[in-house]
Amino acid sequence: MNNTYSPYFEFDRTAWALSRDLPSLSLSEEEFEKLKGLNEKIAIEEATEVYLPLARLLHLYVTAFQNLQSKMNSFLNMPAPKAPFVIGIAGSVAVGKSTTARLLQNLLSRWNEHSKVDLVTTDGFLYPNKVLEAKGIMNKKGFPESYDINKLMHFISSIKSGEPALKVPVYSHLAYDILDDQALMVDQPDILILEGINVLQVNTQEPFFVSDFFDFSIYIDANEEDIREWYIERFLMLRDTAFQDPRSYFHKYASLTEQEAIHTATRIWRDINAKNLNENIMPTKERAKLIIQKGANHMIEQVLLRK
Ligand SMILES: Nc1ncnc2c1ncn2[C@@H]1O[C@H](COP(=O)(O)OP(=O)(O)OP(=O)(O)O)[C@@H](O)[C@H]1O
Ligand SMILES: CC(C)(CO)[C@@H](O)C(=O)NCCC(=O)O
Repeated sequence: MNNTYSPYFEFDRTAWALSRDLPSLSLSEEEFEKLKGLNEKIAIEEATEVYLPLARLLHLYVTAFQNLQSKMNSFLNMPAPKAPFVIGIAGSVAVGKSTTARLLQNLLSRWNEHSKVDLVTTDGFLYPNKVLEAKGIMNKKGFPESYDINKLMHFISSIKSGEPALKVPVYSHLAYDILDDQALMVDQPDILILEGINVLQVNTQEPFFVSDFFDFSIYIDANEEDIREWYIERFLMLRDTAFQDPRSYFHKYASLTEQEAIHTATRIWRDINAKNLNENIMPTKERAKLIIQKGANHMIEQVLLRK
């Protein structure tokens, strides 16, 4: 089953679904209906066969971490700041990071040992549009240079040091910009999920990277043609919903015909998001502890876990 030289254990969908001897967590029809609120397209088989086993596996890691942390604190005779277990989720634009992150947040919060699960996206660490404009990189949103990486490093290292009440800037997809008057409060969660295209990126000029602060990391992978389709589908859906709002940065796209909208989305995909995927995101895949391989329709076909 496994390639001799691969650093990963490989599970196909069936083998992954059958993983046993893990603390149980089940999903009733009613709970599943609630989960659907996070994404109405998620299939129940997907939730029970893939995400539940993943949540159980993460539960093992988190409880082992908590155990070790309390033993280490007494061994080192150190006061114990409450540092969360940090999970990074990486992958292309439109591959399904937000959906996976919200599902895991919901599932992981059901255990008493780690009921406080916070979710932060690196979108909040993009430079505001006025800075991107001044730097002449408005068409590079999502590329490494479009993020305030120092701010992100400061946040992740502060949370790992157990600092309470940290404020995270908020990005609005509607305004297509950072919202000056809003912040998300992150206050000593048991688990922090940090989701974003750039979370596994490294900068060889710097001694530390964001992922130095991760206890677990996930890369969501799919064929580029499939992701492009999902991006175009989402663009068409937004044309009929969010873009209709006159406050939307992309309101100008609301009146496009279907053909024009497909053309525009394909162009943005090709010129920005596909480039970023190939140059900056895909090369980080093998840094992840776990790789989720999706097929068409978002069905997860394979899971790879580092040995
Ligand atoms: N598990 C899933 N089942 C069905 N559809 C999904 C699933 N996950 C994501 N999608 C769909 O794929 C599209 C992209 O998903 P999502 O917004 O979660 O991606 P993302 O990786 O967070 O993107 P971005 O980086 O652009 O914010 C959406 O249209 C979403 O409804
Ligand atoms: C905010 C990011 C960079 C990442 O989520 C992305 O959603 C984005 O806006 N990319 C820029 C090109 C586009 O509008 O798709």
